[in-house]
Amino acid sequence: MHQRPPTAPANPCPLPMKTIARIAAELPGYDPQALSVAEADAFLQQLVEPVDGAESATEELGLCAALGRVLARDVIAPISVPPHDNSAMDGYAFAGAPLRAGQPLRLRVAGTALAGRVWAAALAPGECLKIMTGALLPAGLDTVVPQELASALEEGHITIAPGLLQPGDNRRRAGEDLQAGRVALAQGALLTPAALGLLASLGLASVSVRRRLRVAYFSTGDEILSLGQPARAGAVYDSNRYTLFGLLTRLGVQVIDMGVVRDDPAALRAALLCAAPQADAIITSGGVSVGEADHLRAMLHEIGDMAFWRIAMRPGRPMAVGRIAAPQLRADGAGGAGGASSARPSCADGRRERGGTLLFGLPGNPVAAMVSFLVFVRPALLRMMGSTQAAAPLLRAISTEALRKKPGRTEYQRGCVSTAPDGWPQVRSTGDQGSGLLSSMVQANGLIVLHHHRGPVAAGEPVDVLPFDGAI
Ligand SMILES: Nc1nc2c(c(=O)[nH]1)N[C@H]1C(S)=C(S)[C@@H](COP(=O)(O)OP(=O)(O)OC[C@H]3O[C@@H](n4cnc5c(N)ncnc54)[C@H](O)[C@@H]3O)O[C@H]1N2
Ligand code: MOO
Repeated sequence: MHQRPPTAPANPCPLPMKTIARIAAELPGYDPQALSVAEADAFLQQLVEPVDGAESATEELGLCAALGRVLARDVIAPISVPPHDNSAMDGYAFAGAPLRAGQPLRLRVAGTALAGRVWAAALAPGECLKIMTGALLPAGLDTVVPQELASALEEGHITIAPGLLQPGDNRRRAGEDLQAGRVALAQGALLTPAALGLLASLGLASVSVRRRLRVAYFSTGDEILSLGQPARAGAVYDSNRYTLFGLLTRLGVQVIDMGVVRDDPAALRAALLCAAPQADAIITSGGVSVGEADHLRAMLHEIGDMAFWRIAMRPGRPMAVGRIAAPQLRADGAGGAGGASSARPSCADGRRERGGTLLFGLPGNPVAAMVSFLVFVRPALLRMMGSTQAAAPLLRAISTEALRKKPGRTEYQRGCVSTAPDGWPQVRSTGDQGSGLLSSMVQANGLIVLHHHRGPVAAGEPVDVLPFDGAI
């Protein structure tokens, strides 16, 4: 077993998390109706914690199945990689000290060391060994001359001109990549293709990962049609469930598609109370602005601990966050609003101690829903997954055109990044930025991030871009 248990064992009964009111009270100047992106982010840092404790059962998976998962424990290297000094080149291995004399070096070729074989015989002074890339360097040989730098003018001998090499050149040292007994990969690492390769290089066939996060999602609105339903006047097909499916699947979470819920308080309540016990997080879309049919707010206040935000951003201004406390998750088993319970906490389901299942109520406009997901929900879910991966850095690109922008809100404009003739990144807007235009999201390969205090952008000025990379 080469995985170290967590240094500080996970608390099986985590402390109750902070309520919305408590987080709000601790954030200076918090105003849910006028929140900057940075303030919303700070709030979510307080609200969202890694899914931990008894329910965060880890599982042992074969390497391929572990792609995209989060490592549950530090992996201690059982062997060094590479396991032995070896040659970085096809060439001739020799003891490099005579190179220091600065004279041509004439060496007799004593034999051939092939990769995967061990050359056991000792070499005499003035001898070298023909060697293949990756072949073990016998003791005493510390330098390799690539075969194209060695002159083979006489049968069975090579000559190396002075000044071409230093002693130690083209030697790969044992353990230069990973050292036996040291942490090779820390818990919280996202298992990328490179991480799978690294684990495989240690000879590890399986790895302990955190269980997949479960995320339930549904769309709301009487005008929303599911695929297969006939088109009708005033109605639109549900696209948000499909973008969410894609975004969540790319993130490696287990998705629970709960369909479309009509604008009816009882139906919304039933859907939320059905989703809460089976999911770590619920994502809804629609019904978070001020429309007459926006029952989600009232409903959420009734069964959860919720905040309704107007964020100084575009798109994605309205958003709801909080926790739903389903009856099954309450310590007293009674319905009603969530909150502190005097009953003794149980470890059976950490969600009770965490105060319920997280809820993200995204705006209904299709682009707004995607942007809110990328800016707030994706980082929150990564945090819940226990990922320690830092947020992807923004890319700096030159705007090929002037962009309108009002200071006092963050704008995320859909953009196409390309390589300018001078080789540096440039970006152009996809044009009309209406928050219902999914076609522009398809054309884009990133979001141009126009920060809170920034004013209009002139053509030729640098802007930040959030590349879609593998997220979209
Ligand atoms: N008087 C105001 N009106 C609006 C405001 C405001 O501040 N004051 N905010 C606007 C902004 S910004 C947004 S964003 C939207 C968000 O509204 P809702 O979250 O309540 O979303 P809905 O009204 O339900 O839908 C908005 C729009 O999106 C379409 N939609 C909804 N769900 C889907 C789906 N699953 N698939 C495809 N399209 C969907 C829906 O038909 C509407 O056209 O509010 C503005 N209004
Ligand atoms: O802010 Mo809304 O998000 O314009 O679509």
